[in-house]
Amino acid sequence: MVCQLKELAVQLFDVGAVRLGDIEAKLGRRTPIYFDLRVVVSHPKIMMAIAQQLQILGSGIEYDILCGVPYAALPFAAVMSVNTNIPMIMKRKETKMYATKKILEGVFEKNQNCLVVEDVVTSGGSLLETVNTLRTEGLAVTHAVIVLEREQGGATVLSANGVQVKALFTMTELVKILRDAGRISEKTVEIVSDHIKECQFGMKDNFEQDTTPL
Ligand SMILES: O=C(O)c1cc(=O)[nH]c(=O)n1[C@@H]1O[C@H](COP(=O)(O)O)[C@@H](O)[C@H]1O
Repeated sequence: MVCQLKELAVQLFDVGAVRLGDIEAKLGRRTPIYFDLRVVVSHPKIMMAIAQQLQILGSGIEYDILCGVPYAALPFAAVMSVNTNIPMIMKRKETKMYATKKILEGVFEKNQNCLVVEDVVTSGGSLLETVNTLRTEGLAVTHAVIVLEREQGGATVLSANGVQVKALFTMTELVKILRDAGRISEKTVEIVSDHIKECQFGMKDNFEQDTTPL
């Protein structure tokens, strides 16, 4: 049976996927809450639940192939691929410098629709980098399914670049679920809410953005 979203959020907290404090995030950014989905590889049932929920998010989207953003989302894309029998490709962090010299691993054809899978969107930079690579290699990308949308501007940046983001949770939803489940305090909810308002990102924060007119 598919694990419900609220239950999933609490399970993620209980296995240590939500870190609270003054935490350093990508590019030296500070955050009072950090969602670390890398721990999920150690919890197969939670891995399956996330993959199934992402499949539900993707059910209204037409796609031929899946691609996870390295590294945290690769296992999610792999489980989705196995569950749905839809093939997957993998983007390397860097182009392989010997033998195949590829940036994308796996078999694909030009103009196939690729659904991108990501763990967290903050500024949107990581996801956009992967989308730009996929498009350069000839794939069509219009949608991404993600676990957490931190509501810090990334989804708007991606939308401006032709990618609609569908998330299992927004940060606001996530902290409310955790507060209602007695895992975090109202004070923490307020701190996170203030942080989101104060720490917003836009196009100029994403150096790799695709400026090609759509
Ligand atoms: O650094 C982050 O902003 C971040 C916050 C968080 O709660 N969890 C998290 O995993 N991250 C990392 O930041 C990436 C997303 O940040 P953007 O590239 O700015 O959208 C994710 O792929 C993670 O590597």
